[in-house]
Amino acid sequence: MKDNEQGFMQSVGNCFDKAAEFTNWPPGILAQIKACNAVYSIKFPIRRDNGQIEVIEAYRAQHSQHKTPSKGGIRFAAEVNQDEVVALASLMTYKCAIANVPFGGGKGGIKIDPKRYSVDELERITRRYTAELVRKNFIGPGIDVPAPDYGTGAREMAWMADTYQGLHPGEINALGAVTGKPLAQGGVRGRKEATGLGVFYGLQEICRMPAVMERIGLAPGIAGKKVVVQGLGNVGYHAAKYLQHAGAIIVAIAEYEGAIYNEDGLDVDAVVAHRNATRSILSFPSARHFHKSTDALEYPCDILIPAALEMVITAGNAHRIPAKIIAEAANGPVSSAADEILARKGTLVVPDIYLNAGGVTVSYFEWLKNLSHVRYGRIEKRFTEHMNNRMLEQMEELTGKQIGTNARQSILHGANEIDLVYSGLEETMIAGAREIMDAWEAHPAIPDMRTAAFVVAINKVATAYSELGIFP
Ligand SMILES: NC(=O)C1=CN([C@@H]2O[C@H](COP(=O)(O)OP(=O)(O)OC[C@H]3O[C@@H](n4cnc5c(N)ncnc54)[C@H](OP(=O)(O)O)[C@@H]3O)[C@@H](O)[C@H]2O)C=CC1
Ligand SMILES: O=C(O)CCC(=O)C(=O)O
Repeated sequence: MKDNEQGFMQSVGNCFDKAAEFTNWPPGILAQIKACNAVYSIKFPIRRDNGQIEVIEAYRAQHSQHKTPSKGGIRFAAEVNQDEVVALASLMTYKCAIANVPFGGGKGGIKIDPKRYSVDELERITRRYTAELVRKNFIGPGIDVPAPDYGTGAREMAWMADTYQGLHPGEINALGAVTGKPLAQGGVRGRKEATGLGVFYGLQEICRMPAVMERIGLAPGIAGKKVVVQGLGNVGYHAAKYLQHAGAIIVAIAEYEGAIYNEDGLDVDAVVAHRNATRSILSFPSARHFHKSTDALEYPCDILIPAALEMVITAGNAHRIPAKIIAEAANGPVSSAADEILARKGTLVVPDIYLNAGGVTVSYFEWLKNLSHVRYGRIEKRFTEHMNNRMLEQMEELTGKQIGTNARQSILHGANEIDLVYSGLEETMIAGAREIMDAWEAHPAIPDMRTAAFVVAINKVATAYSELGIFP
């Protein structure tokens, strides 16, 4: 936390309470939605490469189980603590509801700076953590399904899935216990870029809405928009790359070590290659360099994308942020106090519980693939192509004209896995934006898009709880 505000968990709670006032659910149902159902707090030893024993602190929170499994990523970061994991798990509940994926909300975290550990040590930590989750029934394809988050990726998910499988010999759906796995370990095409691509689809849809764009004083469309990105990890990199491809100008990129700025645009892939080669973005050619990374949040731009950690925009700096749109690629980057300042300024904050739902959406597709044991498109691809071919032949015969090679190829094409994953992701992001904007329009007193998104989520989760009743 960067000022005297309340912490992250309280900030999420404030957002919930603000939205709850725009719903008609009884206080008991609202209290059940807001509460975190279960948290497993673990300490376990690992042996470091030098032979010393270190005790590791870790968590897994299951915020809701109105739909099972609970779902959410595993974070490796030095700042991990129980409140953070619980707050992140609660965001997963609302996110899954908005994205219409049939999961409760979960999140896990291991309190380590992964850069301080060797690959072997990280593997031992990840496998032991997974075994601890198994021991307490906190993981399983129908119980709780982890995925990548900050500081983790496909490699860690492969270790988790392998550990789970090893401890459940013969469990046919074991691969569905973890998503975000490498392709060869039961992953799905498109999961790696899913969150960043979802951020792009979401922004594209919002920028297509004439009334919204007029209200914030921007021309419709992505092309030509000036964008600042904080955090060039998995989510930030992919969001920046797709936006750049659609014609946006990435004017600044901020990382731990500082920020770089070029009004004419930075080539995202070139910046990543430079950082990989030099371990810093700071000496990137033809850019101005700034050592204070957080200043980048205040650079002039149309769209600011915080894609690192929570609570970076607070009451302390919100009034200095010039962006017209703040696109929450990270979880919780804008505090509830900052929300109020930004709403008064007319800044559109596109909330995390909608905008970064691409990851869990494609995780859902991966989970379905693991349960169905078949790659998307495998069954129908050739059949579609043969049908399309027969139709083309008929058209050519009837018209006496030949269709050109490129048009023929694209009409013939039967969908493969990546086509279907991208299509499902785009549909989810478009539908989510429209549902939230409709809720906002229906209640003009709703102050901001986050509150509208929470209203949508609360209504869905409350409907599930009230229909389920209470056991016993
Ligand atoms: N991965 C996913 O599918 C999803 C992730 N998210 C959220 O997106 C955010 C980013 O996650 P993800 O991209 O996966 O994580 P990564 O670990 O891949 O990337 C995070 C990046 O942010 C950088 N960073 C950290 N702190 C700062 C800072 N103070 N200023 C600038 N840059 C910083 C890191 O730098 P360095 O390289 O030096 O460590 C790293 O490059 C998190 O909030 C996460 O919860 C949300 C939905 C799904
Ligand atoms: O893919 C998932 O299941 C969860 C991703 C995640 O942790 C998040 O959306 O914050």
